[in-house]
Amino acid sequence: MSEIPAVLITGASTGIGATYADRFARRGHDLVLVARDVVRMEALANRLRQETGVAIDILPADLTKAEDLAKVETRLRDDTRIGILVNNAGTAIGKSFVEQSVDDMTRLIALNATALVRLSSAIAPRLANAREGAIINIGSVVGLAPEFGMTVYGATKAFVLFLSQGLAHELGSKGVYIQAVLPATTRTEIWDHVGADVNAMSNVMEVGDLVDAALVGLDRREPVTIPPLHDGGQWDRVDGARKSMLGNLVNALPAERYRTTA
Ligand SMILES: NC(=O)C1=CN([C@@H]2O[C@H](COP(=O)(O)OP(=O)(O)OC[C@H]3O[C@@H](n4cnc5c(N)ncnc54)[C@H](OP(=O)(O)O)[C@@H]3O)[C@@H](O)[C@H]2O)C=CC1
Ligand SMILES: N[C@@H](C=O)C(=O)O
Repeated sequence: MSEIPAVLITGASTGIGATYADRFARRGHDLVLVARDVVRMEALANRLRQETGVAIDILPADLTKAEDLAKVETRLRDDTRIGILVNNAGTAIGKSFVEQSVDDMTRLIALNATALVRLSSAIAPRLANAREGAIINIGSVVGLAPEFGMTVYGATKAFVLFLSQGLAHELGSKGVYIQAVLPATTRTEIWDHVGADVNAMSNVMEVGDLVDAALVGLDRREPVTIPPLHDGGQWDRVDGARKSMLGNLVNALPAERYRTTA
């Protein structure tokens, strides 16, 4: 791996992914951009090549399609210049659970969850072998909040958090850093896809502020970065409470409250 590793970013044609591309290029990283819209990625790549001089490859892929996913997996396995994977591509679907089509739910899970597992699996052995590198997974605060009413989307984001924490547990000791980033409402096109007007919402974060904050978390090697959460101690307390339960989770006998008295 080169001293400044190349970064492969999924969902790099717009929004959070395109902003990561901008910021990593300005830090001197070569890039591999992955998404479906080649025209947009070309425009971004041309601008960033001119402004920063880094090398940028475009790898068009629909990450819900097995053959496209396989191309990206192969690139992650074989291209030893790539030392950072940003698993950002994702979408959301509108309406309530009973109104959503199961086919839409299945595509959502394929993009927001399955693709992350496959791409992480493609690069992790190589990074662990080299004892360096990083995987950045973009989750969402919705993954902490069933009450927000985006059930399947939120479930995929809870999956992203668990996957990240599990990978950090398994790979941290092998020199691979894993970061879960949990944005809240951020001004991007994702809101068009759920049929909502982001301009009518309050407390919307600008995408540049979100990614710059996430990069502060990256530089600090935080396992979980939640840019919109002002009291970081709240997350520490929630995660601490979870960890304090670990030693009590496995027992031979059911808890007293479940024992029948009949
Ligand atoms: N914006 C927000 O409020 C929040 C966003 N997030 C998360 O941030 C991540 C980025 O979202 P955001 O930038 O807002 O969304 P955008 O809709 O602006 O961008 C999504 C990106 O993913 C790509 N993408 C979508 N579908 C596919 C596909 N099938 N295969 C490959 N690439 C695909 C799109 O490119 P193309 O269409 O060219 O394929 C695009 O580059 C997502 O994981 C999202 O869940 C989390 C919390 C809040
Ligand atoms: N992307 C948003 C939902 O559509 C979110 O995670 O807040």
